[in-house]
Amino acid sequence: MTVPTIEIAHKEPQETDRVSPLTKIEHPLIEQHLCTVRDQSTRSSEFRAAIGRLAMLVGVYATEDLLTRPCKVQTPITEADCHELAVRVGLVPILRAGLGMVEPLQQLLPDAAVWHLGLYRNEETAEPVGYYDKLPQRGAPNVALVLDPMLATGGSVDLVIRRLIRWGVEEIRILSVIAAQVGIDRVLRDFPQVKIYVAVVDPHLNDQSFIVPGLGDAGDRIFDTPQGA
Ligand SMILES: O=P(O)(O)OC[C@H]1O[C@H](OP(=O)(O)OP(=O)(O)O)[C@H](O)[C@@H]1O
Ligand SMILES: O=c1cc[nH]c(=O)[nH]1
Ligand SMILES: [Mg+2]
Repeated sequence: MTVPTIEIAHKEPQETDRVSPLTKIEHPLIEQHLCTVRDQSTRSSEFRAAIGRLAMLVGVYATEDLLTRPCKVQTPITEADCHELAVRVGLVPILRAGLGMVEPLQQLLPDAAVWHLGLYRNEETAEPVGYYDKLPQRGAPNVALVLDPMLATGGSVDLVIRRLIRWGVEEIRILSVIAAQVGIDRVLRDFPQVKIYVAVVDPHLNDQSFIVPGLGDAGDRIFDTPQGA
């Protein structure tokens, strides 16, 4: 009997990829972990772990078409034809909540440098305020994976994209857990070349610019600080 083979193909970059800059990942594990992070009774340690699992699932899809090149690897038996990454990937967590996505992405990309950018939203205006930026003059990665579980108005990500373009990053990918449609529209209107990968798109924002239904304040729930800390 011949056993059927299901091939999970490595996806080469396609011109048509540009047509759809938003990837919303459909996966039963994503659905399961979203229940955990949305639930207000989930305690901080479980919340953090679930954000990590969601980040890893989003990360797998956000890296599926990274450029590779052929290489030879000597196994204990013989030489094997392999492929290695042909691009330098940098992780760019937006402080604080983005820190909750770093470790799972490092599991996938152990050689990626981590470049921190610190922003918080002004509580009255919801405008982002920068407070940490130590990017050097040179040495921008080819591909930056911007990590932030929440994309609400899109203001924070907008600011980060501008900074990364100024730094010289060639390709920018945004990885989020929950994104509001209005924020996605804003980012893709301002930067149509950017790709966004999310676990779920929520319909709207409330009058404090929080995502509805969302999960509350991701940073506070990851770090177990009082809401609004
Ligand atoms: O799309 P936006 O409207 O800009 O909102 C999203 C931003 O808001 C949150 O950060 P917050 O200001 O709560 O800071 P924190 O991560 O330190 O909690 C979130 O982690 C994003 O960075
Ligand atoms: O809903 C939201 C919006 C911004 N930041 C969060 O952490 N949650
Ligand atoms: Mg916060």
